[in-house]
Amino acid sequence: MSQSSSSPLRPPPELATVCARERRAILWSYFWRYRGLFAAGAVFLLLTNGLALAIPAQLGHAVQLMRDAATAESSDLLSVRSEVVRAAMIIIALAIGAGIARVYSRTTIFNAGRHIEFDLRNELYTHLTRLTPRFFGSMPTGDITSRVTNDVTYVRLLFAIAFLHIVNAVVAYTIGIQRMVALDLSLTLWCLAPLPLLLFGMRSVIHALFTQTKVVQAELSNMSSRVQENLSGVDVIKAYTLQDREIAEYRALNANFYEQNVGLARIRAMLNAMIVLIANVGTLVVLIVGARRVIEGSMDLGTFVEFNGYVVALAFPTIALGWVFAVWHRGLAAFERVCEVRNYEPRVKEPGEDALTLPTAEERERLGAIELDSVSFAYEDSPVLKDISLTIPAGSTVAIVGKTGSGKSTLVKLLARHYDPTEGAIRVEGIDLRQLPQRQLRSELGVVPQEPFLFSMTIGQNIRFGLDALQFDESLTRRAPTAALIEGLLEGGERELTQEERIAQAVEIAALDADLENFEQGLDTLVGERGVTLSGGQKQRTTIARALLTDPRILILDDALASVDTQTERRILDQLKALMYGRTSIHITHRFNALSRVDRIFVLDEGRLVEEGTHAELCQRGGLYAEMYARQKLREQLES
Ligand SMILES: Nc1ncnc2c1ncn2[C@@H]1O[C@H](COP(=O)(O)OP(=O)(O)OP(=O)(O)O)[C@@H](O)[C@H]1O
Repeated sequence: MSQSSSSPLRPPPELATVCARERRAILWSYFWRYRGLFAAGAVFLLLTNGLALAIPAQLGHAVQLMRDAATAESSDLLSVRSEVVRAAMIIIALAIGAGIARVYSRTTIFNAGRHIEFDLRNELYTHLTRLTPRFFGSMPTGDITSRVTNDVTYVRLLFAIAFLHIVNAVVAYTIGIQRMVALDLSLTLWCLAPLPLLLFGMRSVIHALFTQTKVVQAELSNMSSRVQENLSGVDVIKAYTLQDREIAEYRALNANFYEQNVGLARIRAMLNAMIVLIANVGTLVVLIVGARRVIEGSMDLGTFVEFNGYVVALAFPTIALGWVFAVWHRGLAAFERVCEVRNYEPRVKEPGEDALTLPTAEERERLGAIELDSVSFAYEDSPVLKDISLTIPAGSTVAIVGKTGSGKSTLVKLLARHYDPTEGAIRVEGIDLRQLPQRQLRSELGVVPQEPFLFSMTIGQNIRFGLDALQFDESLTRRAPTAALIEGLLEGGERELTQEERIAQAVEIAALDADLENFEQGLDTLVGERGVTLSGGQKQRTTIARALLTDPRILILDDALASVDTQTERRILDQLKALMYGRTSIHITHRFNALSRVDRIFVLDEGRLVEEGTHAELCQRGGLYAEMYARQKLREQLES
């Protein structure tokens, strides 16, 4: 838990390779998807500015009328008054029209942004579900969460705010400058003269803004990761009374985040000041140059007011551009981070045209034949499994044993195709796993992992999980079984079981029935986050029941009975033997007591298959297995 402000988990190398051109193409593809909404928004913006920028002309006209009336020796005051009132009415009508068009322009464009956010979030989440442990092992969960939540929101703002204000500025400037030029070309040039200088000066500030925005977003991810990790491991922190250190480290992270944010605020303030300067420099020029011309008599007061009206009207779009710069750069930095996840290609690929299908139970009497053909595997550089060849006949029960770290769980991960072998091939029913659609393979596998994972739902919902998948996913070829798993286990013989009976049956086989009787709510008992309210053994047995419910053709128990007492273990294994008749079971275990019941035992040592045979054969051979078995027996004798 103690870590520097940057996480020790480094993204895998392929994460950082989404080039700017590719990112622009992806951005464009989202924009293009909602081009209709953006186009409608642009039309409304045109209408807004067309109406709003017609106001200065009316104002100028009214002022000139009043000025003429005031200076003329005799004038028809009534007609001047009605002309001015008419101009005022037109101004009100224009302002109302511009207001309505402005509301529609915003709702249309923001709607497009929301659509993009919705799509991006869904696509990202779907993509995340395709990724393998290699990805999740290399990126902190808090960082992933931050990308899917905060960063996607920033991308929405990039589309909505940037499009709105950039298009608005372009339209406003086009109409405004055209009218200003028509009124007075030289005054327009005076107003625009300082702009190139200021824009040039802004370049370095904009670059600093982009860099600093990325730093702040990375720091935010760091903090999210730390909070997420520390809350998950709060018991460990308390057990070692390290709360104060963790609080101090979090404060340091927070202080750094604060500093970086202050830095960002400084850059933004500088940029905003420059933008406001640009926006107001025009007014200043009009006041100095224009006022002199009015006094000299070379410009009407009405023209002066109208010209000034355009300059003032252009101030807001200019100031808004300052905001756009911030949103734009924050959005681009966020999109870069989103793309790193979105474009991460899982190493385990779906088969293409050459995809095959597993034979059905009707086609084969016994199911679950597995063959490892010279399989080697490395997570990074150092090999974990080395040239393993073994055959597990369909319908057999085997065990994989070996010292800790010898590669047993890794073998399971390869069987479930979380990773592909670096060399060699794994075949199920004679089919290379790389040719099987992952969904099909996984729907046929029941894996009970070493560390049981329960969702914060009821026990019943946790158990039903596998069944839900079979019923929910139409693309899975195998349907949820309805026949009894063990003959005669429940009353009703050959009849089809209801879902409740199937769950009750799985609960009984997993020896969870007695525990449920003690829970007031039975299957409806909530288990808290990750199942905190259950004991280790209860959690393990819940995950066993979950795996059994899908009637898998291959059941893998990865040290899944480690927290269960030997008596219960024996009961579960006996029932499993009956249940898995005709199908394959693989037990990974550190306990040798129950191994006399399995058909074959494979012994791993430092990633190599060093022995295989039955319990009796291996004991007789006097190798590693016999040595481990003898040591365990001795330990048990000493403890009893
Ligand atoms: N995700 C991973 N990334 C890198 N190395 C890993 C990863 N998972 C496991 N390893 C390494 O692979 C080796 C084999 O681990 P594995 O979990 O397969 O052993 P095991 O035999 O199941 O051990 P145990 O009996 O203690 O569960 C270990 O050295 C471990 O550190």
